[in-house]
Amino acid sequence: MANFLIVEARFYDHLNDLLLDGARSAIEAAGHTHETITVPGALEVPGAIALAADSGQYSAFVALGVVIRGETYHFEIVAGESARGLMALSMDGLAIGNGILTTEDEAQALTRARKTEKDKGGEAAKAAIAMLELKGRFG
Ligand SMILES: Nc1c(NC[C@H](O)[C@H](O)[C@H](O)CO)[nH]c(=O)[nH]c1=O
Ligand SMILES: CC(=O)[C@@H](O)COP(=O)(O)O
Repeated sequence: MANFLIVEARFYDHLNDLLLDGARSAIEAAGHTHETITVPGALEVPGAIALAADSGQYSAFVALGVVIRGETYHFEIVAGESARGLMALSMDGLAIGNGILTTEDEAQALTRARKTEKDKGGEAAKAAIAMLELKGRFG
């Protein structure tokens, strides 16, 4: 059994609740435990994971959040840089699943956040589980 840290960027409460439900269900179904911390937005998620990883308390990480396009270029920054930060941490050996939604509108986000539909929270948790298993194999 491993302890997972879920790091959620709580920008849209109702969407985050759906993502959390999916991620927690997937982690528990695999027989693992989890804790959750909350940061303001997706740009803070990679840094929070880096800080938590240094504590040695967690075997794997799940990043959750929702980035919905607005009027400016900021969407590209938030979506792209949060993903880039998570990829860098993954390439550095952390077992991470990325469940930060990047959508054009709320309807797209709802479909992807719901466990009964595209379940991107559960998908991210399953990716973290898979990467943890790889760490065990190659670590
Ligand atoms: N617009 C969204 C943001 N923006 C906030 C940034 O993520 C960050 O918290 C801020 O720039 C301070 O550093 N975050 C989301 O998660 N989702 C959005 O739609
Ligand atoms: C993804 C974003 O940063 C977005 O929510 C911000 O909206 P805007 O580009 O209209 O400031």
